[in-house]
Amino acid sequence: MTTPLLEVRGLKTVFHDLAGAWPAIDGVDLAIQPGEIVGLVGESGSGKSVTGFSLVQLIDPPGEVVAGDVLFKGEDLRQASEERLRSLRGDRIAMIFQDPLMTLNPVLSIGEQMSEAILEHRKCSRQEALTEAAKALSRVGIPSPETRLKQFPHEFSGGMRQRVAIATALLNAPDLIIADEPTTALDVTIQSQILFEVQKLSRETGTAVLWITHDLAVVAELADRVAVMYAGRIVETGTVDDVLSTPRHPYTLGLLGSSAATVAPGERLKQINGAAPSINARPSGCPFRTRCERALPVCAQIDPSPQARDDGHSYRCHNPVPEGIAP
Ligand SMILES: Nc1ncnc2c1ncn2[C@@H]1O[C@H](COP(=O)(O)OP(=O)(O)OP(=O)(O)O)[C@@H](O)[C@H]1O
Repeated sequence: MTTPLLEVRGLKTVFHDLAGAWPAIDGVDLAIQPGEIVGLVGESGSGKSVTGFSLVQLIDPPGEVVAGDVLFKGEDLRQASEERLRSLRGDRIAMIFQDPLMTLNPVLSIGEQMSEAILEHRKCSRQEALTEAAKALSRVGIPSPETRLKQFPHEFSGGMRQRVAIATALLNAPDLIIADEPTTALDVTIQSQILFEVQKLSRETGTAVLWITHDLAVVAELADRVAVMYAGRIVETGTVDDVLSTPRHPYTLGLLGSSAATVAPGERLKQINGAAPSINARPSGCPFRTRCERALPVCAQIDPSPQARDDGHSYRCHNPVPEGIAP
């Protein structure tokens, strides 16, 4: 196996309030290989966004990253200066958010902001930067890119705006893109097109992707590997094929059973019992046990450690789903 592009060990981020410091994520381990697309999936509140922001050290008070290592090409980002982090973000590491206006400046034309993003990190003329920007727009399927460069974000539809944000993120051929639910607000056809383009660009440029989503259908369509998150930790990880065809954690099985994309037509969707615990009310032992149909007495006592198979499929569960149970 090659050296991971990103290696995360024991990452812990808390939010402080008057009553204490509550871990939103607690001991996240994750590795992403160069060029790999990893889907980070889980219900709302499981800690996906906090993970994404913690990786690039963008957690603001009352939040705080309190433990763990984030090694990007061997460099520990937790120790990096603000200046170094700023230069990495937007160059080697790009972020795409659900709301493209978090990436795009509403008062600058698309051409101005895309060329600016290039010129900040590369020595070339403004005209060369604009030509590069037009190429990037056509790569994400935006017609008449030269005309589009003169327009402002509000002149684009939601789907087109997200494509512009993605094209901007890809401008400097980053090593890693962290995408936080960027297609959730889009209709399914546009979402599918964008997933296809991201996958194509990743294959062409060798860019690795961490794609945050609550939607297993997106993971199935896009990712090579999946990390399933529950209550602030990764509870199961492996290749998309392994995890979706042979889920071992009852939470993953529950997610599969509640997803229209993975349940056979005509079969009923089954919601997971109860709701995810808030960060200040997580149960002892395995945090999923209060919702788990397979829970044993030991689950209340001991938090299960990850069990890893040789093929990299790993899960944290005292009573895993037997292999061969169809989702
Ligand atoms: N600024 C904050 N202050 C206090 N708690 C926070 C803050 N931001 C996030 N949290 C808590 O951290 C936990 C994880 O939140 P996070 O946004 O990472 O979840 P998520 O899995 O991305 O969910 P969603 O899909 O809804 O975005 C949640 O319980 C949330 O309430």
